[in-house]
Amino acid sequence: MKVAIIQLGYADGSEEGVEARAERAAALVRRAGAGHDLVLLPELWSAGGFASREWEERSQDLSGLADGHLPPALVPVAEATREIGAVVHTGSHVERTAEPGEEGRHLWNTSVVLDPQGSVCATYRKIHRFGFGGGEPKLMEAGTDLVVTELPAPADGVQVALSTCYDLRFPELYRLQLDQGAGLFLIPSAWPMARVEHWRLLLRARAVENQCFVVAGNTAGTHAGVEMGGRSAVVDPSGVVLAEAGSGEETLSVELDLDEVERVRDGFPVLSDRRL
Ligand SMILES: NC(=O)CCC(=O)C(=O)O
Repeated sequence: MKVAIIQLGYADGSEEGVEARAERAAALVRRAGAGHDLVLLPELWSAGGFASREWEERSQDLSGLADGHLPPALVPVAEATREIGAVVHTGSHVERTAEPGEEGRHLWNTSVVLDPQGSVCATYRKIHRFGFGGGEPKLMEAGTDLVVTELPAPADGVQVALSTCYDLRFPELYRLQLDQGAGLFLIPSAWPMARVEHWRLLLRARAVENQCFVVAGNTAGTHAGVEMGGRSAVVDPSGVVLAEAGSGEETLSVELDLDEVERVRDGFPVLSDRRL
């Protein structure tokens, strides 16, 4: 499976609205995603990773997805997806719902994956909210559902598990995904430079402990005064970093040998020694 990660950058003070940013993301999907089976965009690029004051205004109504009604952040990306014929994880967006969730809020951090026809084939609401009482926990609901699924061709052949950024710090989530058959963790993020070494360490840890591929796309730039860390990466099931980005806007292209998951698990069967 050939995978592209688009480490999209955006800056504070830019006048770029949701639609203009979506056009720019779509152009990158066309340019960097062509010839790939799976393309990954980062967390919350349409709303701004740490720009929580703008989340409400930049939120997207995803209620029509199943009927093919895409919100403004997704329309240009879906067109690009159809043109390149890949599966595109569009990253995550601030989803706005008419009905509040359990905590009375109407916003969620929701990932949307498109099939090569530009239709939605998977969604995931971020389970662990980042902000320690501010930011996400203050403004958003927490997702509750694990998502492990085989994506459509040409990104098929492995069970793919969805998670988002801060989720990476919670190994029990990945164990549950492993137990549902995951062989590849797909992780859009907006992870700051200040903790980028945690990011690099945890990506490899999640790969090694679960003997899974990790495909993780971060953002670049500075959002609401927070410098983003970049360092998007692809890690194989032995923990070898197959590709890693720098800190600026950049794209990665990596060919994955999916049989490596079984080879590593058969050759070093540590998972069968778990004691539950
Ligand atoms: N967007 C996020 O979830 C940020 C997570 C983060 O900064 C951290 O875990 O550190």
